[in-house]
Amino acid sequence: MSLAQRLRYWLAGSVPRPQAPSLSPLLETRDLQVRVGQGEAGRVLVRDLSLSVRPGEFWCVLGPNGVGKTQLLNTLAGARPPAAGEVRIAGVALADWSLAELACLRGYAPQTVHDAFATPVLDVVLQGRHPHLSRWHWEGVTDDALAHVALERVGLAHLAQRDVCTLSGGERARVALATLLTQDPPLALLDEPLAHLDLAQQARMLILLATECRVRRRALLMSVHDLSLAQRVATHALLLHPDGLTLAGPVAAVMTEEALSTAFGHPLRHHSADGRVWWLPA
Ligand SMILES: Nc1ncnc2c1ncn2[C@@H]1O[C@H](COP(=O)(O)OP(=O)(O)OP(=O)(O)O)[C@@H](O)[C@H]1O
Repeated sequence: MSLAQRLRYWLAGSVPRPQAPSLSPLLETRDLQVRVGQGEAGRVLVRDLSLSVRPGEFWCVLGPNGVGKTQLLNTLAGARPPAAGEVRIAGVALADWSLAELACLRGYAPQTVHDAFATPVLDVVLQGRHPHLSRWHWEGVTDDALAHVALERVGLAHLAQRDVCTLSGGERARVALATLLTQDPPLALLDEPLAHLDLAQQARMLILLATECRVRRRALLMSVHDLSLAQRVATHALLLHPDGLTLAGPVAAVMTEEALSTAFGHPLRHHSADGRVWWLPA
C-alpha cells in the first residue's frame, strides 16, 4: 500500500475510531489529592485540584524536579488511585470505565518504557490498535496502514522492522509517540515525551502534537521541563508547587515570572526574540 493510500485511509476517517465528544470536558478532576508514602513518612504532592480539559486544549504540566508531575499523570491515567477526590473521563468516573473502553478514550505515554523481548518496531506501534480490535481479531491492513503512517509522522518509517530493543533513547521515545498516534485517543497524557530528543526532534514532535490538538481536536496533557517549548505550544498550563498547591488555567495567566519563580524556587525571567517568548533562569 502506497503512502498516498495510507494517508487517504487515515484522513478520510474510513477507519472507525472514537470521536471526541463536542466541547464537553474529556478530563475532569474534583478536589483531587495525590499522595505518596504511608503515614508520617507520607507526603501530599497535589491537593484539591479541580480541573477541566476540553477537546483542542494543549495542557503543559510544569513544576520542579520531584514535585509530583509523574505521580499526578499516573493518577489521571488510572494507574494509581487518588488519595481523595475524583477523576472523570468523558463525564464518567474513571473506575466506571472498563479497561478496553478507557484505552479507546485516553492514551498514556509514560516517561520510560522497558522492552522485555525482542520485537519489531512495527509490532510495538501496532499495539496502539489493540483497544480498537475485538477479542478474536488480528490487526488488518487498515491497522497496518495506520501504524506505518504513524511511523512516517515521527520520521521512523525506515526502522519498522528493527528490533525495538536496539533503538536509541530518542528513537524509542518517538516509537512511543507513534504508538500513541496509532491508538489515537481523544485524550492523551504524556510524561516528558521530549526528554530524550535533540532540539530539532523536540520541535518536530511538538508541532506534530500541537497539530493533533488544533486540527483533530485532541486534548493533551504533557509534562515538560523546557518552559520556552511549553510556552510555544500550550494553550493551558498546570503549575505544581512543592507545597501541593496548584495553579491552572490559560498559559498567559499561569506562566508569569512571579508564579514560575515561586514554584521553582529560583528567579526565572522571560525574554522576547524572533516573536517568541524564551525563559531563562536569572
Ligand atoms: N513510592 C514512593 N514512596 C515515597 N515517595 C515516592 C514514591 N514514589 C515517588 N515518590 C516521590 O514523589 C515525588 C514526586 O515524584 P514524581 O516522579 O511525580 O516527580 P516529578 O515532578 O515527575 O519529578 P521529575 O521532574 O524529576 O521527573 C518525588 O519526591 C519522589 O521521590
